[in-house]
Amino acid sequence: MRSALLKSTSELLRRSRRGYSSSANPERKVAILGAAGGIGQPLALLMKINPLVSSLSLFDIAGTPGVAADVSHINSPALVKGFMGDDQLGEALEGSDVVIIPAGVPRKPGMTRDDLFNINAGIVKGLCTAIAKYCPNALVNMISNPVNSTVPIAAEVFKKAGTYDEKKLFGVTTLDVVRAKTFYAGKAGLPVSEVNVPVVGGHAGVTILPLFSQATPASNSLSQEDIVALTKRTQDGGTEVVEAKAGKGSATLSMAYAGAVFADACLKGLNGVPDIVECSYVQSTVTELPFFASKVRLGKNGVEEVLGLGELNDFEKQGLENLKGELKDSIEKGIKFAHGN
Ligand SMILES: NC(=O)C1=CN([C@@H]2O[C@H](COP(=O)(O)OP(=O)(O)OC[C@H]3O[C@@H](n4cnc5c(N)ncnc54)[C@H](O)[C@@H]3O)[C@@H](O)[C@H]2O)C=CC1
Ligand SMILES: O=C([O-])CC(=O)C(=O)O
Repeated sequence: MRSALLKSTSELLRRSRRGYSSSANPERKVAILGAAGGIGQPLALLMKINPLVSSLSLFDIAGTPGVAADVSHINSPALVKGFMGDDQLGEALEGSDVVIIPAGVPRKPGMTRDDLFNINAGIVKGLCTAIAKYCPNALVNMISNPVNSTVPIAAEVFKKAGTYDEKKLFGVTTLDVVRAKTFYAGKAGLPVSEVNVPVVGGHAGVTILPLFSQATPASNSLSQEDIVALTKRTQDGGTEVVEAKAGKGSATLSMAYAGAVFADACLKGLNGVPDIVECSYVQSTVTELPFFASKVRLGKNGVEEVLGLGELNDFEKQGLENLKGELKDSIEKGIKFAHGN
């Protein structure tokens, strides 16, 4: 009796999870480019167990057959296929609804994300050229760093191909939100599952601006000193992991989690689930900068609405002014690269 009750309760809970309950969810293909890497592998696992995914396409320049065979044995509906090398990229992409890009090199201690530009800019440009050809209507979730520049590169590639739709291009900044939530919940003594913190700006150092004045639930136990420390830790979260890994790369597991959260939100938006809001780095008029991360409402066509910044306190207003110069330079660097190469 007890076990029957537990079984039906967990089934009810499972079915009531927002956005997963309908049996009428459409078929959705998700492609991961860079799927055999440190982020790609755990992200492939998480997308395989996402009930909204019916087809999972794993692409890399090496190692995908093994990852695809491994992930394909998991007990969930998504059909998994592995693709390797440039001549299989088209097939990997065709029919994709969401393309997630964690392809490229990660940082080592002492490097900035911008130090990855020279290698990753070319990788992203090549992959986006193929996306424009094979799945121009897909939502693109850009993880490859430096995100502040790789998203403008992608936009320019799509513009040149005549396929650019600003509603469909996203820089994945979810890991900044994930970190801000964890650090805030820990310091304020709140359950992290109930916490939310918007993070705006970009995805590198001072361009990452957590808005703790808008954190929910509000906490009155934190001093200004605490907020300054939480802000700095969120901005340096990537470096904290790079240093702890001591030469073996950057965040992979927490990034895979964050990437899966964001892709899930994109899929729910595509499927018409209302009020799906996540922070993301998108084409924007929220500030004078052409790309900016802020809360975004996701819908059937991708971005439904880029939400404003809300009210900032003086510390956050100063943070916003401080980030604009670096973010502007990173955007311009990406655009210049796309035009010149
Ligand atoms: N947006 C964010 O918050 C974060 C971004 N990142 C970035 O994600 C990227 C990947 O990081 P990791 O997975 O740790 O690196 P990794 O080196 O472990 O994996 C990268 C994978 O990309 C593949 N790759 C290289 N060129 C490719 C191409 N042309 N097409 C397809 N695949 C290709 C490699 O073969 C490798 O399997 C880095 O640029 C890193 O900085 C990392 C953490 C957080
Ligand atoms: O710090 C890095 O190089 C990787 C990254 O973007 C992050 O962990 O936020």
